Amino acid sequence: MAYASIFKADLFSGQTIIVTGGGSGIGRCTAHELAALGATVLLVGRKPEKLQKVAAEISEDGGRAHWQACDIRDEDAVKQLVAGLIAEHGPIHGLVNNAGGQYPSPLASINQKGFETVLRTNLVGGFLMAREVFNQSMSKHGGNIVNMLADMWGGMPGMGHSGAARSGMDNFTKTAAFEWGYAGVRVNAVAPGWIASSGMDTYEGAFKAVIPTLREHVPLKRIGTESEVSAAIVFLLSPAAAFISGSTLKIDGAASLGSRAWPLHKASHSASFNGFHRAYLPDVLKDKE
Ligand SMILES: CCCCCCC/C=C/C(=O)SCCNC(=O)CCNC(=O)[C@H](O)C(C)(C)COP(=O)(O)OP(=O)(O)OC[C@H]1O[C@@H](n2cnc3c(N)ncnc32)[C@H](O)[C@@H]1OP(=O)(O)O
Ligand SMILES: NC(=O)C1=CN([C@@H]2O[C@H](COP(=O)(O)OP(=O)(O)OC[C@H]3O[C@@H](n4cnc5c(N)ncnc54)[C@H](OP(=O)(O)O)[C@@H]3O)[C@@H](O)[C@H]2O)C=CC1
Repeated sequence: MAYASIFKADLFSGQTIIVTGGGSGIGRCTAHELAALGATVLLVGRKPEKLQKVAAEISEDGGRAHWQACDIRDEDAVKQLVAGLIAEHGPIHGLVNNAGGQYPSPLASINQKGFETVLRTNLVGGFLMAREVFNQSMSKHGGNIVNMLADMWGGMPGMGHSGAARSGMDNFTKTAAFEWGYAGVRVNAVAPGWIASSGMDTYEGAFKAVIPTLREHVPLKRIGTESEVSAAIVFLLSPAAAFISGSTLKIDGAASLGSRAWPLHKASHSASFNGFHRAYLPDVLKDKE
């Protein structure tokens, strides 16, 4: 009997998948990938002109895409959005909870409104989208949710508000996977590291200026691409990940493996193996040898 692979060109045929933040960057790229694999994609964001453009691109490529503007921080608007999308397109099979962002700022300079804005964008908004999609559709039909986090586990200067929100979303991912598994709903997350997305351009050159330095602190020696994040999202939504739920997949070229280890990493490239431990172990240990 011929082996039937789960990877097929029409992997998401018959599925309707919401992509928040689908008008730009990683969201746009993910929407293109899902549409190319047969999904009907529903793009959500605040700015209609961005969403309209991406929907048109997908249609030109022969895919199916629709859009609806919504600020995901507005509870009533999110309820109406999800109800309207279901009324028009039927059950929702997937949610890519990708919308988000922040403004880099040291903690001491962030005011309450600014902190809450970033928490509401990256944590509350994701919760509202997931809850509504679950309550209105996935609790009855099953489905898949992928949340967007960011690789800030070790703390990230200038990103205190965003890091707090992403850590919250990490815990939300696990709890939702726990609570909603009975209904056949998988909930996972992706945590990208440094990605050259169009969203990074909003930092007015600040990101581009530090790319050479950042690259040095990524074991793979480069920053990532939008499509490398999209590929991970598509995997988590796909049947290939059918028994994966409550997981966070890092897409960071191993950058999160620990800043404390960097001096050792450098040494392992520059010193001979024999000299390596002598040069870097504390003197007290050397004396015992
Ligand atoms: C260079 C290092 C980068 C490290 C990145 C680490 C990995 C993460 C990467 C990414 O996420 S890539 C890019 C993602 N996209 C964005 O970040 C988009 C750009 N950001 C925004 O649009 C906003 O920051 C937002 C939070 C997503 C939403 O802003 P919104 O339009 O709702 O808020 P505002 O009305 O503009 O502001 C409300 C409130 O927030 C404070 N505030 C906002 N911007 C600033 C700022 N630049 N500096 C200081 N404070 C800011 C402030 O309290 C605002 O209130 P008012 O002062 O306007 O009353
Ligand atoms: N690039 C990177 O290195 C990394 C990115 N991330 C995260 O990945 C996600 C995508 O980022 P990226 O593609 O890089 O950047 P973008 O800025 O291009 O994408 C963010 C999207 O979120 C939408 N959005 C923001 N706030 C709201 C809101 N309140 N309601 C609805 N939509 C909203 C924006 O649409 P609109 O303007 O229409 O509101 C925009 O399309 C973000 O959550 C980002 O923080 C995480 C780690 C690393």
